[in-house]
Amino acid sequence: MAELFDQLEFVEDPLFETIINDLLQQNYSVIDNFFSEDEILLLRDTLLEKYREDCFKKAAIGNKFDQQISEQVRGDFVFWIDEASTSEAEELFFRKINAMVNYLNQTCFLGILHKEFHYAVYPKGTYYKRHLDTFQNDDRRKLSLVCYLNDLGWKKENGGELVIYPNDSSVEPLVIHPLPGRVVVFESQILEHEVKQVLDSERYSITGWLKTR
Ligand SMILES: O=C(O)CCC(=O)C(=O)O
Ligand SMILES: [Fe+2]
Repeated sequence: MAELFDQLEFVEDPLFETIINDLLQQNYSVIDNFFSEDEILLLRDTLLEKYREDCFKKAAIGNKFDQQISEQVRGDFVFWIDEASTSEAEELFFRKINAMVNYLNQTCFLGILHKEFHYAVYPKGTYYKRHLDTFQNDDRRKLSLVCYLNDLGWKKENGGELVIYPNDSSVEPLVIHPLPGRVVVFESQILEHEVKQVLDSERYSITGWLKTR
């Protein structure tokens, strides 16, 4: 008789398994080359097109009922992506993200039902102070995901590092450079983090949340 897993036609995915193990052990996972150079180029071009068309808005603090813009906390500009009307680049982005979400739901019973993603541009000099992604009186966010779209020549001296603060204060904060193709996934309700000031050139990314209801 076939094993249960054979009957379910479950195919183990090494990359997604690594992400799951990382999340279980340390509440975050950093994946390099989650997207290829070509994919990043396409996504960055799409971001820049929207940015030049003036589609981006100054990022706010709080949810839709509490739109309070605060320069002191964050200086990025965002543009929310509508999955129903995606470009070629966004389609390939969501294909990969959805494959990961389906895998997480199948193997970890995370119950991710919704997601929301936006492009973000951090102009030179901007930052996002230390925060928790669930501060917006909204506990539906389960996992935060950031994908960096900077160009290949991004230098570490440009700043804009994502710093993740482990709950255990005896563990050093984790400093992550926003290198193109790199994806960071972390527990929205557990890990505080910040974006250090961008010192030179603009910093490009897609940030999103996987939500339970
Ligand atoms: O861009 C990043 O590295 C993180 C952004 C972030 O923390 C947020 O948008 O909530
Ligand atoms: Fe955040």
